[in-house]
Amino acid sequence: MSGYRFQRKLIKVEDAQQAVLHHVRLQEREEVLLEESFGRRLAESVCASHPVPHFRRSGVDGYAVRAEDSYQASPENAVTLEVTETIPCGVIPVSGVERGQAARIMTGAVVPSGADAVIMLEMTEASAREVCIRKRMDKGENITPIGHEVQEDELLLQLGQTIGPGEAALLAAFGYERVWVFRKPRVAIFSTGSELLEVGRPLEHGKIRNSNSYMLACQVQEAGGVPLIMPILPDDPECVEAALLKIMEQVDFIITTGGVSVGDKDVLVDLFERWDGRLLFNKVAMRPGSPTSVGLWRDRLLFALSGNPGASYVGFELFVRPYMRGLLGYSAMIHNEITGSLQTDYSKGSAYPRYVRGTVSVNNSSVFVKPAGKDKSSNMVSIKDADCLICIPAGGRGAAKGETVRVILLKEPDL
Ligand SMILES: Nc1nc2c(c(=O)[nH]1)N[C@H]1C(S)=C(S)[C@@H](COP(=O)(O)OP(=O)(O)OC[C@H]3O[C@@H](n4cnc5c(N)ncnc54)[C@H](O)[C@@H]3O)O[C@H]1N2
Ligand code: MOO
Ligand SMILES: [Mg+2]
Repeated sequence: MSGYRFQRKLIKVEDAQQAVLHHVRLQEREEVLLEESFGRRLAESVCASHPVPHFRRSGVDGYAVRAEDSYQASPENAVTLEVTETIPCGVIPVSGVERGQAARIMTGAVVPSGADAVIMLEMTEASAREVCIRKRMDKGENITPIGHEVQEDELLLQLGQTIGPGEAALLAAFGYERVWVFRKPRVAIFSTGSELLEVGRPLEHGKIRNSNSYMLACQVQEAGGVPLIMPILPDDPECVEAALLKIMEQVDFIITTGGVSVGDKDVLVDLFERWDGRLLFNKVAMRPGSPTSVGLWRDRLLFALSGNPGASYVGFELFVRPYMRGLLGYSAMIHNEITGSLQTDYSKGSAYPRYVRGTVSVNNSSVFVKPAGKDKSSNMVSIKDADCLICIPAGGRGAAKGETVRVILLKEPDL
């Protein structure tokens, strides 16, 4: 056995992240139908080509009037106005409103020239061609002025923004039948390990089903990519090398899990010894996942995550998700971080900072965090319950209840 497995240069999580992000390049763009763009990342910024509203809009069903005509109106003193026309939505008024006149108007319709207030229907008494009003109106009342919500040329959507309901509404309102979005990164996911069974296989003694590939595929999809779940790879470096090389041209990057530690069968380590790629790092000061390794091979990144499910999950969040955000045009690639108060003692010390799967709650404007469940690197049940990673600093004592800790939000809105 070569001594390589033990020659590792430890680097900090932040430095490892920067080493990965150094290789971010924007995905190319593609144009898709608006209805197919939901959840995609915008590859163009969108400015308002017209103000909203682009005409003076009535906010209520009622009568468009000249406010000055109502100045004498009161509950005791009705003012009678001549009704000139009825203006439904989408129709251009035939005439303006002169002194002593009113036009019946619907919510969302164009306010005719001359009118500067709309009185609600319920506050009027109408007869054949006349309307009585008993309320003094202010200028502008119930009229939305041009550009009230959006000014022409205003920046509405930024490059990299995820298209959700609000973005879709804006794009539709501004006539974007088709939208430029970033092509989804295609990501090949390989689990390595001769102990792994395909999901449909019956359990065998000493073997386990491959869960990491499905967990990671879900993470890739959540992050806006297309996961390709590849067949399980045996602990054979030649097989691993051949399989990765075969798919490499067809994907944007590759994720593997397992085989990065110092065991006899840790095949990714063997691959790193024999390949013609460049290793960015192979030891990170973190728990779980200290043997997480990332390399650059034929212009593609290879994220070699640790096989333990907890380490694999955290490795994706700390390194792969920020990289994917970069590919898809986000400017803030690293997760949002807040601080919170630890609700329980976390007495497990560690030589490296720990990223504990946790849950966040807010009480009286204060943020509280606690571990989501069993937190060993090999545990997978707590992954589903985690909405944050609690950062426990390195040291022999862990952290005490009430201590303020850094918190990485996992379920944040896409920014
Ligand atoms: N002597 C040492 N042993 C270990 C060290 C060390 O420094 N010295 N590091 C430990 C740490 S920390 C971790 S993390 C693991 C890393 O292991 P590997 O990345 O090499 O992963 P494997 O050995 O292949 O598997 C570990 C564990 O995870 C299970 N596994 C693997 N793939 C999957 C999958 N697709 N789905 C579900 N579970 C999976 C596998 O069966 C093992 O139980 O090494 C420690 N050892
Ligand atoms: O780095 Mo490992 O995931 O702590 O067991
Ligand atoms: Mg191993």
